[in-house]
Amino acid sequence: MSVAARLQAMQPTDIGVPGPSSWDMARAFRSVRADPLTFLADVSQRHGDLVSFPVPGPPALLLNDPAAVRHVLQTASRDWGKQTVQYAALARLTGPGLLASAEPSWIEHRRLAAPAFHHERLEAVGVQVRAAADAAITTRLGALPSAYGEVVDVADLTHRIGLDAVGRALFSTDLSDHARQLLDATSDAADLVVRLGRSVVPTARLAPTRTNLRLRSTRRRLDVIASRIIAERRSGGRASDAGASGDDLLGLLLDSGLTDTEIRDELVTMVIAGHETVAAALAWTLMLLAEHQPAQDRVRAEVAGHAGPVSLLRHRETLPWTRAVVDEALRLFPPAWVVSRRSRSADVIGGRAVPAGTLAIISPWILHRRADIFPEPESFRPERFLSPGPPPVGYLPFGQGPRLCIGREFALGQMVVVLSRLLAQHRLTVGPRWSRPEALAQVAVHPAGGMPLVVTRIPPRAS
Ligand code: HEM
Repeated sequence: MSVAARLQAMQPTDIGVPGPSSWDMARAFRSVRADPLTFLADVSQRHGDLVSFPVPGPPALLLNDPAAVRHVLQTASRDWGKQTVQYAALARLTGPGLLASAEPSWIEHRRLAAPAFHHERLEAVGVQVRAAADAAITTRLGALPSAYGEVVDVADLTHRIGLDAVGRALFSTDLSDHARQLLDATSDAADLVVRLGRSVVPTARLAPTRTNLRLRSTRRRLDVIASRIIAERRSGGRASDAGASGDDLLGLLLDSGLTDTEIRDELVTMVIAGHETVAAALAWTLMLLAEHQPAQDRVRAEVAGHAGPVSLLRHRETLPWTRAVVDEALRLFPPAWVVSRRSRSADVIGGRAVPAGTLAIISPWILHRRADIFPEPESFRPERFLSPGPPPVGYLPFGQGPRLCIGREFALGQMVVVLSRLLAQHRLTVGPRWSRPEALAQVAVHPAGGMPLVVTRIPPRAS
């Protein structure tokens, strides 16, 4: 590339879209890194549906308009790929697993994994999810005295449930031996992915920087656990007692002809994508229910009137309020707070012509707070989701289009099942000097420092 071409590439491309100036960005540098959610909310409020960031090279646009978002994620999805810093950073840990893959081969892996998330399979794994919820509830809350409430970090509880449910349902494996290591490694992984994604100075992969060294060691820890899980299944041992395991995700991957490295990539992807998100979403849901006692009582009453075990899939008809609570919690606290795409060719979005290489940043966190779609957007109002029919346009906690979350039904079912098991026997309240934990935007949006809620056991009714 000539010097002139290089200099040209360093200049921001002006396409006449409003946005913060380079000076604004320099001033906001610290807050962008420390609290990107507030920064994104702020620029959206100031600049509207299409916001341009002053970066070198092709434009970087924040899309706040649901029609433009649908265009990128759905209608024109073939022209918008995952070649972005966000997914490149994730791929340093997961390899080109389903979530991070920017390659056309993604579709083959999706087809391979899909049967593990089909309806029949999800009906069958309901029993494992209930077992995961009950095991964690008994271990963490079993010793609570019935009359007095005790402060419990429910985020720790939901992390254990999320991890255990993934292990049992997708790998027919009891992950409890690996739980501490996995929880530590995935939490380190999340931290590192965020560091890489937000790093201003790109470093060579092999440079012995602190982040690179930690990354390699975290990757090795995840590799060791993944290899053990694969080896145990190959040797025929350690399948859980919860039914046939051949058609679970691990069975499908092992029978697929994928290499061990590819299987490892998918396994690590599912552990990270599958438990972090559900755990965070559940922690926020429990917080909202602790703050809104009538909504919590209504869940409890609905669950008490439910006959038989709660289904992962067919709960919308039998537990409509509980499901609406989950939908509304995912609106207010969408764990996947940002997704990104890069255009493969020139296109038009929001009425603006954009060149190849344009970066599209889409934030469910921001979209879900549009007052024209969700009146009083900061209020917790599950009623919004009670009416039948598709969710409102602009609601995309699980993404949209062909790269829609493969674990969507599994995650929603899991959340409803956990609420039904936990709230049947426990009341959650907030402490006397309650203030909400800060929302920390990592790979998922987590409550900073955990979610301390007061948990009180409800004494069984005398019959
Ligand atoms: C509340 C829980 C969850 C949320 C909010 C969530 C959110 C998302 C979102 C927004 C995407 C799309 C990313 C993009 O378009 O760039 C996605 C993709 C994905 N999710 Fe989830 N997810 C959740 C649970 C799960 C679970 C339980 C699993 C698996 C066990 C999972 C596995 C995946 C995978 C593999 C992809 C990539 C799919 C593809 O590109 O084909 N997720 N998720």
